[in-house]
Amino acid sequence: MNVLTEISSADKAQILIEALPYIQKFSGKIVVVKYGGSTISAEADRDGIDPVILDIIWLKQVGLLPVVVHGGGKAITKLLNRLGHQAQFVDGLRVTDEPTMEVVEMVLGGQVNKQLVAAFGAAGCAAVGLTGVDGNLLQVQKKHHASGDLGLVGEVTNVQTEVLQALLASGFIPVIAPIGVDEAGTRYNVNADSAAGAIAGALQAEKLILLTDVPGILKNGVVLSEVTAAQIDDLIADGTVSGGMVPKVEACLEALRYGARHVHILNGNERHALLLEVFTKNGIGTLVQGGEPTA
Ligand SMILES: Nc1ncnc2c1ncn2[C@@H]1O[C@H](COP(=O)(O)OP(=O)(O)O)[C@@H](O)[C@H]1O
Ligand SMILES: CC(=O)N[C@@H](CCC(=O)OP(=O)(O)O)C(=O)O
Repeated sequence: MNVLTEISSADKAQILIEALPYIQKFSGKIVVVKYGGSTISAEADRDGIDPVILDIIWLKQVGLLPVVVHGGGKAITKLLNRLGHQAQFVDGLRVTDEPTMEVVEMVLGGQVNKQLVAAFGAAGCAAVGLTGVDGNLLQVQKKHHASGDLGLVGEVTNVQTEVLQALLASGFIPVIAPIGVDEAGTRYNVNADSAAGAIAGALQAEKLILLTDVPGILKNGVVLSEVTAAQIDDLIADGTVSGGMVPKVEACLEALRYGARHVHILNGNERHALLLEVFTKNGIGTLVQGGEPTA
């Protein structure tokens, strides 16, 4: 199947005209895309092809090296509820006891990961699904949190990128479920934004793009097109940034600290958001900067 037939002619022409300089600029560069549970298309496992997946394939076809890290928080909560369990979150992180971890591993490593890999395959693009346990990719330790015990929630201590380099060198798109492993072999639930940030840093990615269900970091209903680390501290302190946005902005800063070059938060539900970010002059969404904003 030709991916470009899925994009309307008008959109395609517009995208191509603007994209040409950026295609050259980013050729061979790694772009880590975090695809969240609130934006993963409900259509993906039915007939229609998920438009975000088409955009990711577009990136690959013009020479970039996409790496996908996915969430699936909503799907985890749905299955937990069906099993009669309540989901509990502290500062955007799921409190993960052992039965919850079983569900997390089934949903992220199984259902969601395979749904996405199958969708890439259906669009004619070879993707390989893995969790952070495979190839010792995401090494973690138990996360200690000021507000209490979160159970089997892991924080990434090291990323072993060999398996990703091998997949990229062989032309595959890696699709990663955020499950980590500690030295003793215990598996942990890792927030998908944190996993994506750590992976983007370790790969020295050209871009980390966090897709979510809002058009960027909002303040009084307006998207901030650019924020710095210092501004983020203030936004968290005054409650502007809360809930799931907290691990997201922390992941952005971590990615920048460890070597990712550019970090963006944008709305995955917006049509061709990824292409608009990568291939237009001003991009879209919020650009997160490690230092002070540029003029
Ligand atoms: N300042 C903010 N700007 C935008 N979204 C925010 C902000 N503070 C909190 N949020 C919340 O963060 C959510 C995104 O985080 P989350 O639900 O974890 O997304 P995802 O599932 O895509 O990772 C938004 O839908 C919004 O409710
Ligand atoms: C520790 C923790 O909170 N892990 C997340 C992992 C999935 C995730 O992050 O999914 P989204 O990106 O769709 O929110 C969870 O259990 O929901």
